[in-house]
Amino acid sequence: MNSVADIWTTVLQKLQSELSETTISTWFDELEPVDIREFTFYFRCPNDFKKGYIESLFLDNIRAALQDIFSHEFEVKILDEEEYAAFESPESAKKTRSLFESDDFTFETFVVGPSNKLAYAAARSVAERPAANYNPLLIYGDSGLGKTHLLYAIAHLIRKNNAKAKIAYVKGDDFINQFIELIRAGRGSEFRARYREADLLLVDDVQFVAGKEQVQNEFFHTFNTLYESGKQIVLTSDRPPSEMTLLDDRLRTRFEWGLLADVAPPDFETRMAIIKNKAAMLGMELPDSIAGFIAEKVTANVRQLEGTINKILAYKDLLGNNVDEEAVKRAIRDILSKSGEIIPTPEMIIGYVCRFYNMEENIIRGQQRVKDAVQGRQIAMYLIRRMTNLSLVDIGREFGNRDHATVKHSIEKVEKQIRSDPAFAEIIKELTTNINSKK
Ligand SMILES: Nc1ncnc2c1ncn2[C@@H]1O[C@H](COP(=O)(O)OP(=O)(O)OP(=O)(O)O)[C@@H](O)[C@H]1O
Repeated sequence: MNSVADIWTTVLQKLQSELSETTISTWFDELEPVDIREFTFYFRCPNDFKKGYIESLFLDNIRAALQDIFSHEFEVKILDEEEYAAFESPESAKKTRSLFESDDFTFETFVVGPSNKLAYAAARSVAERPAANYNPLLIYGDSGLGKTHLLYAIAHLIRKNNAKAKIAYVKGDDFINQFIELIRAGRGSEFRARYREADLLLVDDVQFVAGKEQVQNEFFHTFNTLYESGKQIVLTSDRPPSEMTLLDDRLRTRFEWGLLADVAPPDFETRMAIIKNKAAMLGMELPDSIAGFIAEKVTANVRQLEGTINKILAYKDLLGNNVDEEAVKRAIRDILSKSGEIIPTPEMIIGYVCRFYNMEENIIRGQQRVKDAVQGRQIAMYLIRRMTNLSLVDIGREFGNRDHATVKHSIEKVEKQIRSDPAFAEIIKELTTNINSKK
């Protein structure tokens, strides 16, 4: 038993005592053993859905089987196509090609609602007429709301219309790492060519370049070269440029030259549509009552909605369950307890803001006009609006039945201060991060 393929066959034999034959053939058929390095077993899985499914359900089984065979602990890593390309050839420029060719992240699979319609329309316009209207396009918003999906959709359509288009996709932190690596190795011109000769530059999570002087300088020149030669640039970030406190001013102004489009958490109807769409894509029909139940409970982002549906499918498949409310509740609980994944509720957000200002909840919810209470209340209203989808009227109800105009005014005040006061913007960012990461 030498090759990784042989070892994998043995692992599969062991798994047969715990998992049904159907489960194994359904979920492991696209899993290809690649290599074992330093007690990590690497697989390749071109199907992102199956990859996620295996990662959430079967990693422990695989690790245990490996431990059994080798009497040693193993890590298991499943590579998607992009990671596999990097694994095989770390500097492969073809890294992300398969993603753009995938039909999973296109405009057709993106559900449009009030929370993302501007970003969607702008992304479509950019893909149909690159560099004609909005250059750069910057899409910003919290995690899991479809920013990367829209980037891929742009690349997908541009590639479809022009098979020869040179598309450069990079994550902000990879841009930094590649810059450091290649400059240090004396291969700066290779790095520059990679980005400055692109027809379309897509930078995901561009906020990471902020605060790194040399990287910002490099990015500035890349931006100018592309912009001046009429090439489209699309950026995503977790916040608008006005809130990137460490960003170089000359980059900030450039980021704001084109169009800024935000994505917010989807409202109830959009969540329903996303749930039904995702379920249909997986060949599962969900009754309205169940879809509605999920849409009511899982409000923060689309990644959580997807996770919930994947779990439900897993229960159905593994336990032969009907999809009833109990199974759904369990799926939601699982998603909530997964590290870093939470659904903020108004209570939770108010709790965080109270802790930050060191004040009692009844003060923030009540009528007091002292400065901290007023500001804390306004911030809490702003965060609830941004993170939960409650309507202005619902938010008013949380704060002693204030009317919707008062809530709207409070939220606008916070938005204005975020734009004019970097330190304040930083506080809001920190509160958001803390709430999102359950700290
Ligand atoms: N409106 C939508 N319609 C359909 N699927 C969506 C929508 N929004 C998000 N998704 C799906 O949710 C998942 C998370 O989205 P995505 O990776 O694009 O988020 P993101 O905003 O880039 O988050 P992060 O900043 O954490 O990278 C993806 O699988 C994506 O396809």
